[in-house]
Parts: sequence; structure tokens; C-alpha cells
Amino acid sequence: MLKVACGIIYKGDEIFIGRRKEGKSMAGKWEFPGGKVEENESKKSALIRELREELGMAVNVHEKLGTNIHAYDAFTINLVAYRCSFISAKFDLTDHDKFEWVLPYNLKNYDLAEADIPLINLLL
Ligand SMILES: Nc1nc2c([nH]c(=O)n2[C@H]2C[C@H](O)[C@@H](COP(=O)(O)OP(=O)(O)OP(=O)(O)O)O2)c(=O)[nH]1
Repeated sequence: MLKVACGIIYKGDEIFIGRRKEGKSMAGKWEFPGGKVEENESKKSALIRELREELGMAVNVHEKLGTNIHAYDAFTINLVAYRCSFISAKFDLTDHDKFEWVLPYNLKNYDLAEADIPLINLLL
């Protein structure tokens, strides 16, 4: 099972989402940024590393908000979401072609990766 850590990154009341760019798996889908947890790496360290690599972003990582196990056709993902607070970012996008800050009740209007959809309910 693929272990992925993602951040529910708050700036005030709004949450950061990014759209996966052309050429990536699930291109065009919106997601909470993060990525695969490597061997011998904690989920929180993976999250901090991925946010730095993908967005030049620094955050404080807080508690685990929830987990969703989802079976895509090709693989099953264990997606673990952590509440984060935004510190700073360069926003030099490497994996996304667009990003937005959205209020939780607006998340349902975005075409999110399937594994992320149940996580929305944890935020309302
Ligand atoms: N980062 C992130 N990945 C997610 C979310 N929801 C979801 O299904 N995923 C999937 C997409 C990818 O298959 C995997 C995360 O891997 P990744 O984005 O680090 O993948 P990668 O750089 O190696 O690129 P790729 O091979 O998937 O194109 O988890 C989410 O909210 N955030």
C-alpha cells in the first residue's frame, strides 16, 4: 500500500490546494500537497520535505486530522492528513500548475483526487 502524507495547510481560515500538473499521475486533480513517505522516513518528515521540494513552502505541522484508505484501479493509497499552519513559501511550482486558498465549505466545488474527498468532511 502506498503511504502518502498530505498537509491541510491553513492561512487564517483558508486552506491551500494545488492542481496536479500535466504529465503527473492524476493530472488536473486538486489535492492537499504532500507526497510519498519513503522507507525510514516519518510521515511528518516526508510532509515537510515534500512541501519544501514542491512549493518552497515552510509550515508548522500539527496533529493528524485523519486517514483515508482508498483503492484506485492501479494501487491502494493510505493518505494521512496533518493540520499545518502556513509560514512562508516561494510558490515555485514543480508538481502543480495552479494553486488556491479556499474556505473549507468551498472544497466540494473542486475536482479533488478521489482519496481526498472523504477528508473534506473532517474540515467542516
Ligand atoms: N500529494 C498528494 N498526493 C495524493 C493526494 N491524494 C492522492 O490520491 N494522491 C496520490 C497521487 C499520487 O499517486 C500519490 C502521491 O505521490 P506524489 O505526488 O508524491 O507522486 P510523485 O511525485 O512520485 O509523482 P507521480 O509518480 O504520482 O506522478 O498519491 C493528495 O491529497 N496529496
